[in-house]
Amino acid sequence: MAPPQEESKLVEQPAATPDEVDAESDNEAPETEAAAAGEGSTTTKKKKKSKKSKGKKSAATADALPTSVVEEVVRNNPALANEMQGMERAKVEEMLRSMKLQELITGMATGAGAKKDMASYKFWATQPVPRFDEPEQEIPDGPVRPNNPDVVPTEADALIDGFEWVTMDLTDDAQMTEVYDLLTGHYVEDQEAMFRFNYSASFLNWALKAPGWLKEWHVGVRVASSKRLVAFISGIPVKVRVRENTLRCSEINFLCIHKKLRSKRLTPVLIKEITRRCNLEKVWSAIHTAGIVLPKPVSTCRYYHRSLDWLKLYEVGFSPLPPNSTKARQITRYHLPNQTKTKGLREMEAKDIDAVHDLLTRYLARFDMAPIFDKEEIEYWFLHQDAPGKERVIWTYVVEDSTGKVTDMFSFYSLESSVIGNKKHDTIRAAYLFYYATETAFSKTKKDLKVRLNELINDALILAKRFNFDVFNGLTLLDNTLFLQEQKFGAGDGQLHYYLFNWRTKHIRGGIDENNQIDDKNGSGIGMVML
Ligand SMILES: CCCCCCCCCCCCCC(=O)SCCNC(=O)CCNC(=O)[C@H](O)C(C)(C)COP(=O)(O)OP(=O)(O)OC[C@H]1O[C@@H](n2cnc3c(N)ncnc32)[C@H](O)[C@@H]1OP(=O)(O)O
Repeated sequence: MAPPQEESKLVEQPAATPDEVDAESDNEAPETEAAAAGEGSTTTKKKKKSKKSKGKKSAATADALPTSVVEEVVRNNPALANEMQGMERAKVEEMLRSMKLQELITGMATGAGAKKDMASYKFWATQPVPRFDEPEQEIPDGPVRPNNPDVVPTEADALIDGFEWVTMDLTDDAQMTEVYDLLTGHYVEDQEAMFRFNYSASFLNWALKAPGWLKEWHVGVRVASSKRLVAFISGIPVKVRVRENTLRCSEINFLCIHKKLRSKRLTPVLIKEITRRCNLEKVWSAIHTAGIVLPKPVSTCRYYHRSLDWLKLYEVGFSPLPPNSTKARQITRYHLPNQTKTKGLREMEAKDIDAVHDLLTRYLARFDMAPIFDKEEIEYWFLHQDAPGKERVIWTYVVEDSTGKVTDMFSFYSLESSVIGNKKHDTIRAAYLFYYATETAFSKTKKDLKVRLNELINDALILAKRFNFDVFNGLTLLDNTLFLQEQKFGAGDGQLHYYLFNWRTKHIRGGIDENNQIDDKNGSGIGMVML
């Protein structure tokens, strides 16, 4: 059992000054555990790693608890980790045995020792989010806090000395590059800091300027003297259906703080500011995801990865070599043909917008939580527009039958990860499964749906391989549980928790069972893919 080092070894040092942050090279990562007072608070007593951790293939099995799983347990259960400090090993093991692995991994453990302690979430305990200790079934769906336009402050809270707020103008390439640089150096890494998401500038452009986007929801913090960008948070407007309610809300993403400014309570200040800016637009709820457990996930999905270039993934430490296999066997296992098989498959064109809108809308209606796209959004999110010199982000395919009707569609987007400190490779090119839909869901049985989805996703894999992706990633959402195993996706060590801000609804299935395995019987209620 690895002791929860990070919590117990926290040393308080003086806060970094704006000058020190400026002096740092971007890629140095000395995290100061400083006691600073960004939100007017005093000391950070604990450090919870805050990562929407990109999944990595896990060799974990349910009967042994490998180090990565133990670390995940500790990371996601700070209250439990605190309790385990100083406990005898036998006692810790006994306690863990009494809890479900899935609950431990997702931080949802409810055993005596693991009971989620709202008080340990100094900031989140004050926010309009469901509490861990409230009864699931008894409270009807609705806002946690009544909306009150009269109390929305017109000014942002003050930042600590030396820093200032900025509204980023992402129509200006120079400012987009600043956001890109901040994220490239400081955004989400995996637990072992081997990989870091590397959202391309074209990706950010796509993700942050969706229809209806507002400049005011691209919020930054600069060092006042040098104007260097050191923190960022963003929102885009979205319509999300949660069970029978449709919410006009914001999708919050790309929260990032320079590594030298971590653990100084700047996150709550950023969240309060984006909340204020959303409220000014009469938007009172939000959706976001994270790899860490906060009060309180509405759902939890697991990452799965399908190797396309197994050898490269092995060489960068992404995929393990199973003990009973060889490199050659692994390469053969993941080999794909060159040609797709589905008759009528072709790239989506502008003329397909109406048909894709209609098909996807009906398909997403089958899930408990899903976006509601209008036609403009279908065009924006799915139709690739060639822009010379810009990296391509989205690939969408449709299947047209002999009568000219669009019967199926699928899409994937490109998101590279930087490989940290590997001599041979510096990036992994990952394709992420985005939305898909098929008429088979409406007219045939679940077995037929499974067959059809396997055909479609197999073609998606072939295409992704053709476009030189190294890996194809997906989560246990939509109907993915019907094909992940058959298409040779391997379980990752990453979880993605879904959160609703100022909206309460009972838990939604995330496609995994209590053993953290694919729940192909019940599937997932999540129909929302977050970037
Ligand atoms: C109506 C409209 C509402 C709009 C708002 C809706 C809510 C939006 C919410 C945001 C959605 C973002 C979606 C994405 O982009 S998820 C991606 C998050 N980004 C990264 O992981 C990038 C790398 N990491 C960092 O930049 C920093 O480590 C971050 C910024 C994550 C934390 O920096 P730091 O480590 O220096 O922490 P602190 O001292 O400033 O602050 C500590 C407090 O912050 C709470 N914390 C930590 N991580 C997260 C997290 N990922 N979501 C929400 N809260 C988080 C933490 O529990 C603690 O509160 P409490 O435990 O005491 O209570």
